Amino acid sequence: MRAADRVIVPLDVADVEGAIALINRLPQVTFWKVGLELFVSSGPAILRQLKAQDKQIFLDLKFHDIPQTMAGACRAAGRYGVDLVTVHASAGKAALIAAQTAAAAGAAAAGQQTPKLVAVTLLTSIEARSLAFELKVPLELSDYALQMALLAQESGLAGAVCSPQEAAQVRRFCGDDFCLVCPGVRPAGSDRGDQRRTLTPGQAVRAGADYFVIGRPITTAADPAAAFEQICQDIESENIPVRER
Ligand SMILES: O=c1ccn([C@@H]2O[C@H](COP(=O)(O)O)[C@@H](O)[C@H]2O)c(=O)[nH]1
Repeated sequence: MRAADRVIVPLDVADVEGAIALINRLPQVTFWKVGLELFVSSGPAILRQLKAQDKQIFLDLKFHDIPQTMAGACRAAGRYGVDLVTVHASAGKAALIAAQTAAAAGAAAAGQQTPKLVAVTLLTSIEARSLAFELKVPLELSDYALQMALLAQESGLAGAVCSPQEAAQVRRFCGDDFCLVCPGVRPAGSDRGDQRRTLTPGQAVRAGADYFVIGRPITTAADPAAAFEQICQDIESENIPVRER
């Protein structure tokens, strides 16, 4: 897979017009992420636009609910023909299994390919102190993220969303067939914003990430196309092939 096909750029904008402007500005991006802000403001219209342009779509709505509700949401997501869908691993095994089954059923009913469900292990904006003292989780952060990834795998999901800082450990335990999607990737010297557990693109490749979700370092750059190209070169220069999943 080319590096350019592994960099997922979020459409973190307020409306469809803003999204289309960004897509047109970066024609070299093949994989776009539609998240909460855009989907809640504008609904699924942008998914049709992206499909019409043959783009890959990551629908990142991070479902977290009881099994019946997760199933309903994932059945509906499956009908859109998107490529990746997020759920929270902490919804638990029954909810993850229901989500996976329903996504496949929704996709099949609509004649679409089944999306890969990937489970968020622990948001990349959370640091060890918050996990311990706010969320009261009595595990080391890396162990908690690993346990959530293993839960996703046991539940039959295709992969996990994790910080690149935990990617190597998750890869070691979950194996090569498990898809790792890593936000919290920051080129050297770029502002980390609200991200807390970050690595550079080169470090993330070496840690075993399959996909890199990189937003603001590209979208707010003076020259977004050049920023995207530089990130692709950083990934490519590691010379670590990734298999198609
Ligand atoms: O743990 C997570 C899960 C999802 N995200 C999403 O990724 C992008 C990151 O954007 P940046 O501008 O590169 O920080 C954003 O859309 C998040 O919703 C995440 O950051 N961490």
